[in-house]
Amino acid sequence: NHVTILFQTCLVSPTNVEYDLLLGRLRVRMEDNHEEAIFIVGTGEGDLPGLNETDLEASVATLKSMADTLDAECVELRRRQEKAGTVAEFLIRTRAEAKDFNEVRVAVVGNVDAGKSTLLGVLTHGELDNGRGFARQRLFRHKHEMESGRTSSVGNDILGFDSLGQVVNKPEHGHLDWVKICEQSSKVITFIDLAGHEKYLKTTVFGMTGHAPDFSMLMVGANAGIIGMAKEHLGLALALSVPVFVVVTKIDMCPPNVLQETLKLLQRLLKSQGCRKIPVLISTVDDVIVSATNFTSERMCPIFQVSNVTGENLDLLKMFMNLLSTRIETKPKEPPEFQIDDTFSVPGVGTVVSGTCLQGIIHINDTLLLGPDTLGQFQPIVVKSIHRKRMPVTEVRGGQTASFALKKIKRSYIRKGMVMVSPKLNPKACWEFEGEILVLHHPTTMSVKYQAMVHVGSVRQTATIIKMSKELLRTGDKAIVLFRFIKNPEYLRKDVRMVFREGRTKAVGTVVHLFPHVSLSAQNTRQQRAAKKAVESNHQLRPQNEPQKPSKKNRRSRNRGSGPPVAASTEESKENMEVVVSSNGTEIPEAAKAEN
Ligand SMILES: Nc1nc2c(ncn2[C@@H]2O[C@H](COP(=O)(O)OP(=O)(O)OP(=O)(O)O)[C@@H](O)[C@H]2O)c(=O)[nH]1
Repeated sequence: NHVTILFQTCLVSPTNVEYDLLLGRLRVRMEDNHEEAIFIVGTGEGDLPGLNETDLEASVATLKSMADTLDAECVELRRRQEKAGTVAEFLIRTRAEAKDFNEVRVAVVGNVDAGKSTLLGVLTHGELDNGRGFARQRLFRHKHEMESGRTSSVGNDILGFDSLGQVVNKPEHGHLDWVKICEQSSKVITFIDLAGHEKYLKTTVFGMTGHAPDFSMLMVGANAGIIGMAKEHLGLALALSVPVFVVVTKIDMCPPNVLQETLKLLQRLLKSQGCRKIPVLISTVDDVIVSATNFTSERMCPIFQVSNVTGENLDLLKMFMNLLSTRIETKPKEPPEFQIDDTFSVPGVGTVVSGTCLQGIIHINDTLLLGPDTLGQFQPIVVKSIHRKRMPVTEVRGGQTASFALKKIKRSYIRKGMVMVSPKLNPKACWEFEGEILVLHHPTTMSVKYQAMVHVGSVRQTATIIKMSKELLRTGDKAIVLFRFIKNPEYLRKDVRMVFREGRTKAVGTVVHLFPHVSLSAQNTRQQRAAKKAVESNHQLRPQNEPQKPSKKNRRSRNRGSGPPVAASTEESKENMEVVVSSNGTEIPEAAKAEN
């Protein structure tokens, strides 16, 4: 669906009316596809594919003129000979000055020492590695990482492409100016570097759910092959339906027979029952174009073989990235939804939240509803300013990440997993939801009352199994499970992928049903304000992500049916009653099981 196919000869000498029609179609195509389109000249409805030299030149001239009218660049990707002449493929992409850049998020996973940090260093800084850790030095952010040589934070690195598809990154004294990159880019790849060490699996899971990656780049050392955490990471990407491409590194130092063996095992794994992928070895520009334009199909798995030291095949990898598009549709007319994955206090600015816009468009000065808080409520909030990759902008669209400065709100009030949504959505938080899950691993059996960490989008909270469609669940079992969060209600969306895990226990699935918690949001009674204040001070006392044991007061109020501790009017108490019924009368477990 990346490709526009029209009449074969429609571009040769269109009349004014035809030209306007074609232009209109191209404009819509570009708008629907994040400001770019791939246009094939010389095929389509007609006779045999291919145009003679004169017709091709005329068609290309028309296409270039249309692109120019749309403030876009028209770059030839490839041409080939067909039965009746030449067929050529073009990338049409809006110029950087004309529109804000588009973003594609790539989660980088793989085992320790596969060369993740090195590849990111080489790609973003444009300088090859020496095989002894030269390139990765640029990426280490924390001192302890420098010391141990291990990546532990969910780091972000960016690679910008201009409208001609050229890399924009130009380090000055080893330093990259993000604002400059974003200003000059039509497309920015954000690498979410998810650590390879087992200790950090929790970070990896959050990165794969909370940072909404479009694609996953699995790094494999040619010598070592698929070892350690690589399988786990591949499984996670499959479970969350994130399309995967593989980059085999260190081909410069690997004997050919070992490389062949690694590729053989890799392809066997990808084709196996558990993965059911179609591996495609990428060795030409044609392979890149075909795989990049069909990559949104989860089945395909392109495999690159590169060297960070000699630079072999890095051009193919860069071209591939240049052609990727975000999987999130902008849905510009839908009411905006934004999921928060981090909070900051910035001196002189105030509270700042970062995250991903899942749909719609958010502008500066928009009023959104922020929540849910511990009582399941949302409060209006004004967006003071918007930054994308450290650059001030006036709007953010579905599929893009951004951070917002917020007015009149304390950082302690906000936690990861909260959302900011349009009041039109009338958001409701849920204590309970149903998930259709598959148990990937459990040492024994799972039953009702079992607790583990639920990851859905940027929500990360321990939940208890309340009900299951089977009595016991073992490795390999599928079931519909009713979950209940133990700390506070969350804002969830249906049909979103989820992970349920604790230690080595892991289940994956989809949110299939929500039980919205009905609160007295319209009211602002004295008790409610007091309760809110109590919650706020509770937040302030504890670090952001630690499980909190509800205060006695809260525990009492929750057990009374998830509502805030207020005497409700008749109408509202009826609604509250419904909540109690839908919760099966279950009580909230008293203590949160600690995160591992
Ligand atoms: N010869 C050669 N060496 C490489 C290549 N890529 C990486 N290396 C070296 O391999 C070592 C490990 O690379 P890293 O980038 O630290 O590996 P990593 O996967 O990022 O490891 P963590 O960040 O710790 O998870 C470093 O010494 C690199 O210099 C390559 O293509 N060829």
